[in-house]
Amino acid sequence: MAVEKLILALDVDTLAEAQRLVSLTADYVGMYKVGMQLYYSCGPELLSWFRQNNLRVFLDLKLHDIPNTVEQASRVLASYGVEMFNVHAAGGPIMLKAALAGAQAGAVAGKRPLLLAVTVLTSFSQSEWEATLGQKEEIGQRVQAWARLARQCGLDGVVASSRELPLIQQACGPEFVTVIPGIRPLWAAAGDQQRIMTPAQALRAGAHYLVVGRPITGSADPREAARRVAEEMAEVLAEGGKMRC
Ligand SMILES: O=c1ccn([C@@H]2O[C@H](COP(=O)(O)O)[C@@H](O)[C@H]2O)c(=O)[nH]1
Repeated sequence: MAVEKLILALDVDTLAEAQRLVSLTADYVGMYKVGMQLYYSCGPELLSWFRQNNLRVFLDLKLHDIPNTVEQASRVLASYGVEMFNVHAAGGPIMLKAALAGAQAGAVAGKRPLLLAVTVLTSFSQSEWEATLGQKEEIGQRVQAWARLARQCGLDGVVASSRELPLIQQACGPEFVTVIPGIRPLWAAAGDQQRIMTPAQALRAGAHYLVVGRPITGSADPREAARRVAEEMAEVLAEGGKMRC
């Protein structure tokens, strides 16, 4: 049974490989994430395949540029009929509001995609954040400030690590959408991800959506890996009596 909150990151080079992963995992996955690797390899035409097959798409291109450029790009991305896309919170309030205006202008049949702000990438640890970028504040404080800013600018939610969920909820309330990468089941390697949690931990912390990539796509048996992640999530969701499939 597909778990609506599970987003599979299709970080592959070809539409054929993406299609193979979709066919293996569709019984368990609620949405598919198209990121830079697949989008830059295949171009926007690939999105029509997802549309034709009624597959929900999170378009993860993390726009970050001057406001006018982001507004026009957001209009184009929204016109593809994806369920959600994102911009970097670091672009600041004028850019965030421009992205929202673009998303509204590109809305299909009056429905615009959810617009998310990327906060601090989950590949940063606190020590790397300080040492390599010269940052002085706690990552959690920065994520909370960017989440608050995103909400004030009218965005729908943020991309952040599960560790910041309490701070985001405190600042923005429980309805503000949280899309959480850096998810690692106990049986999967962390790789370059630093701020991680298991699927069960992240759901218990209140995440709306979990993004999982390599633990499934890099597995020798992606279908079984997706099944295991979905099962772990379904158990937690059933505990809360809020499983939506
Ligand atoms: O802070 C962020 C923002 C985006 N991502 C994206 O999520 C997936 C995670 O894939 P894994 O293979 O499960 O690590 C990937 O596409 C990233 O671009 C993120 O990891 N962290």
